[in-house]
Amino acid sequence: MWESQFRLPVATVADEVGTFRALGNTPMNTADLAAELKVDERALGIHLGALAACDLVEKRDGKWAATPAARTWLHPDAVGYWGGFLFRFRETNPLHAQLLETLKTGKRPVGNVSGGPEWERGTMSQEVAERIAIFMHAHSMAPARGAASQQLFAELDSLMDVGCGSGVYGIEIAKANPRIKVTLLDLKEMCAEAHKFVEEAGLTGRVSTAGVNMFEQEWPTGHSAHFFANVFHDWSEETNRLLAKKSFDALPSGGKILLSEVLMDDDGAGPWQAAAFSLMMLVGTLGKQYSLPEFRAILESAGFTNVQATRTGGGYYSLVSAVKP
Ligand SMILES: C[S@@+](CC[C@H](N)C(=O)[O-])C[C@H]1O[C@@H](n2cnc3c(N)ncnc32)[C@H](O)[C@@H]1O
Repeated sequence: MWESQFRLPVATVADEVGTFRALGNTPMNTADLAAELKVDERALGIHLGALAACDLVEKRDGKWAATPAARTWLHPDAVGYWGGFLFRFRETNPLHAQLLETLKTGKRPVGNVSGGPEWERGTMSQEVAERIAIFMHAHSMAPARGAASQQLFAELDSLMDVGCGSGVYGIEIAKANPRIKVTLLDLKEMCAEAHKFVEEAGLTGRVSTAGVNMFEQEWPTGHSAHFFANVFHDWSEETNRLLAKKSFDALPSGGKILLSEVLMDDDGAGPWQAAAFSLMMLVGTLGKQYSLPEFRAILESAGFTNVQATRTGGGYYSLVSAVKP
């Protein structure tokens, strides 16, 4: 429901920058299309993934092409061109300007009222932490329950939930697996919020918090697995390689890294639930939704092996797992 907000503006932006004309004339890879349209390649890849999910473009052999519907109704030279109608929504839908800016600059909009998430500064006020915790708790309850029911958690004795937010994942995993001990790691202000949720769940005996800046401080050790939900999607590939390395160094041999994320298809051409989420990440964070091959490259660069993904239920999430040899 919330992702539907992106459906029209991703198309009006493509109409404005000329995506349908270019891809109606010649199939092209992302880099060539970015050069032709004079837009940012990474952002264009994210926009194209959403357009593909809307059946306006398709990807074959690494090249994007306009679908028959887009060639008939969205190519500016077509008799049935709809640009005259769509034009109006460039002005009436505020996400049009934001998505256009992401495409041109590759960065989130400067005038974006929310700016970047406060956590990028490594500190936040208690009020902001409370707001983010409530926001994330609502968002993550269903996928947390989906993840918690996965068999692999029954075999773990300890887990660290890194970038835990309200702690919803760690708490649901602890509830579903009575043997497991969980450490919730986040910035200290967020840990104070997570602690309230732990108390409410009656789990203070098995779930503890660790106020740690995951980029700047040493990580607690002694856990058999590290779990990250909706954390890698906040950051660039480069930053994620650093995070994966930090995790690798703090895990014992045989330890697991687990990522709960909504995955893009391997070719980046949808599905809608991941592609629209990726537009939200593009507008609001430094990240995007990744595919399994992209996660494999990130995790293997840190030394992890046996990278796999399983759909978990509770929404559109998958659990990506890998092992430290
Ligand atoms: C998108 S939220 C995910 C929360 C939770 N895992 C979930 O899925 O509901 C990202 C979390 O990463 C945390 N975070 C960001 N930067 C951090 C840092 N430098 N150290 C520790 N945690 C950080 C944020 O405070 C926030 O709680």
